[in-house]
Amino acid sequence: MIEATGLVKRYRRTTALDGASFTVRPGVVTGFVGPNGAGKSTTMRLILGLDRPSEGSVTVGGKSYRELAAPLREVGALLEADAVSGRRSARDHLRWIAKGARIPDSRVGEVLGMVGLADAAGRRITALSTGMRQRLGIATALLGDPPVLLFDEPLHGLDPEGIRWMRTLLQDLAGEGRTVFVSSHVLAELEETAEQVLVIGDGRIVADVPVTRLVAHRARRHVRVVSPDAAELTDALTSIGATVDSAGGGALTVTGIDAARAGTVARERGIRLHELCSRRGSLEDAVVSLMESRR
Ligand SMILES: Nc1ncnc2c1ncn2[C@@H]1O[C@H](COP(=O)(O)OP(=O)(O)OP(=O)(O)O)[C@@H](O)[C@H]1O
Repeated sequence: MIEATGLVKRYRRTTALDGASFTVRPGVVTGFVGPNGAGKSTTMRLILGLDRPSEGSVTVGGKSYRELAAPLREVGALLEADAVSGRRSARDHLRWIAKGARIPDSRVGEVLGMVGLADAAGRRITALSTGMRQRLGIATALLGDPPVLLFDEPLHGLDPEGIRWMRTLLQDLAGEGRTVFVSSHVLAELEETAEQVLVIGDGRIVADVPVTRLVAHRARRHVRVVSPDAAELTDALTSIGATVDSAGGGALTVTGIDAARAGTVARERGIRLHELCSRRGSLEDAVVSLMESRR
């Protein structure tokens, strides 16, 4: 469990966090989303004791990071700026960290296996690809088998197979009862992975809800229609009260009517359709709408 109360972080000219209070619960993947500069990385750094809040406090398992007796066994983290480098091999890098944290050497092989790096364990870190380094960062986070895990942009550098692997890993870790807190700008992926979402804007928490609820409340169902007569169709649909936006290439996004009504109107006017389908809104639609409503 992560608990933040009234977190404020001021830099000289910027207020990065402006009274953020939230709880991240165990057993589910919680996504952490918000525009660039909203305060996600700052929040992560405060949780990890890498920076001190100007006001307020944040605890992991009831204690501030600095009070944790064995930090790597309490909380594991992959930060965006974690880019490990060096001449050591992946295995030696992990051994070195394990030794410092009094974690048994046998755990190194385990975590290398968990992240799919067993075969690359002897390679120098500098010779690893971006995605492999990302996996090494995750292995480091898992080293102490901690109940709380923070991942800042964990999809960075991963290929499609890696992204799918990451989704399963995060869900498995949450399924084991851990607290899994993940920031990401890849909202389509987060929608598949996270159960809960914490939305931050201008240093304040603007939503803390189940992903499905945010999407249901904020992202409207719409109709997608593709027609070679898009202009004519737009006029026809607008005249019956629909809202029509161009999605490019003859595709239209229509709200205010359902797909059946759009199809009927097209037939009545003799307008050709190449595609007609009903779509639910996405997490991305929901977050964009939430942010726009605050302007
Ligand atoms: N060390 C620092 N000194 C001064 N300002 C900072 C510092 N770190 C962050 N900021 C500012 O605090 C605000 C929040 O930044 P933060 O990196 O937490 O946002 P973020 O949500 O992680 O953004 P992104 O999605 O771009 O990674 C920004 O305005 C940023 O410029």
